[in-house]
Amino acid sequence: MKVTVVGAGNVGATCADVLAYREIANEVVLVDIKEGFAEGKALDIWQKAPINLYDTRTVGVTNDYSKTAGSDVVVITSGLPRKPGMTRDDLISTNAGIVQSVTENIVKYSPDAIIIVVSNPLDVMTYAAHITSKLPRTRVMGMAGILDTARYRAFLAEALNVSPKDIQAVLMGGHGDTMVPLPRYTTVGGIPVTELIDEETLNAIVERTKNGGGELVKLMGTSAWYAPGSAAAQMVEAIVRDQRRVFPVCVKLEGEYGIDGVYLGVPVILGKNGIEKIIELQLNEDEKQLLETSRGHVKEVMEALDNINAAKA
Ligand SMILES: NC(=O)c1ccc[n+]([C@@H]2O[C@H](COP(=O)([O-])OP(=O)(O)OC[C@H]3O[C@@H](n4cnc5c(N)ncnc54)[C@H](O)[C@@H]3O)[C@@H](O)[C@H]2O)c1
Ligand SMILES: O=C(O)C[C@H](O)C(=O)O
Repeated sequence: MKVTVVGAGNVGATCADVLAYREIANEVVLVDIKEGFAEGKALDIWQKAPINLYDTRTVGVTNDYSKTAGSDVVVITSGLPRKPGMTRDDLISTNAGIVQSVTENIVKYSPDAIIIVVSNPLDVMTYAAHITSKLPRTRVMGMAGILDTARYRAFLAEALNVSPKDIQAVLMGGHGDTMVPLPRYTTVGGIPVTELIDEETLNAIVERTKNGGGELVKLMGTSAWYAPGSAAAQMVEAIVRDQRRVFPVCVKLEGEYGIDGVYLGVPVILGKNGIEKIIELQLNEDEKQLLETSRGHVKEVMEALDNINAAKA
């Protein structure tokens, strides 16, 4: 299996590293626009192979998409990260240009690839990659839900003093302040979380999760990469190993949850064909309302992208 990761910065290099040391692919191609940057990161990861004992070949290139030809999966992480004081949506005009040009190059050399978008604003960059690629919606998706759910699970594990391995959760909606954590579907070793934690603490954890990306931007001056890079690699693994894992993934909705034409995180089954199935949960009225707010926000940012593209045309 061959996997390309575009953008050899913090998230891209972390993703490539996880793909290599966990031997998720035979070959990982790292692409960046900065001369020598991807080559250096790929070489460093390859030189770690004798220490960490893996044989995945890592190759770096500067903008040479011919080396990505025949990739089974492509992860797009190229683009600016936000700085303190910015929202993810502030990145739209720069990152849309980058994601759209990268996608054109990707489909030219790997027309059968499955594309996983990571660049922000996530839901709208997934839209940008999808319309540029002209691939079926099952093959162009965004990574955010695994990350947001992981933050929620990590905070819960800390509060309950249990292993994060035993916390199962699902979260829906856009990747932003309007994301929709679903405590009703959260369990700890099979026990509903609501039986183990008081409402006030749970609500505080939900709020912290919503602001999880911003918390790290404030601490580090740029956005997170270890958890995001690993989350993208986990999606690649589910696809290349046809694991049929159940994850929250951003995809274009076409009638599911009563929503049409908007890109939102929903639980899906992820396997060799990409999104094998979208799972439709029976949401209660409060959850439906939260999802509707999230839909409205993502739709507005999608329209902003349409306006940017129309102005360029
Ligand atoms: N979806 C998520 O949950 C999530 C999580 C973390 C970060 N992100 C987003 O991922 C993106 C990358 O974050 P980062 O921390 O890795 O940033 P970074 O600045 O460390 O890396 C980005 C890389 O993209 C490269 N790049 C820019 N234009 C390019 C092009 N046209 N072709 C190839 N490479 C190009 C840059 O040279 C840089 O090396 C940001 O948009 C960030 O907001 C999303
Ligand atoms: O917060 C960001 O800007 C990056 C990413 O979306 C995250 O949630 O870590």
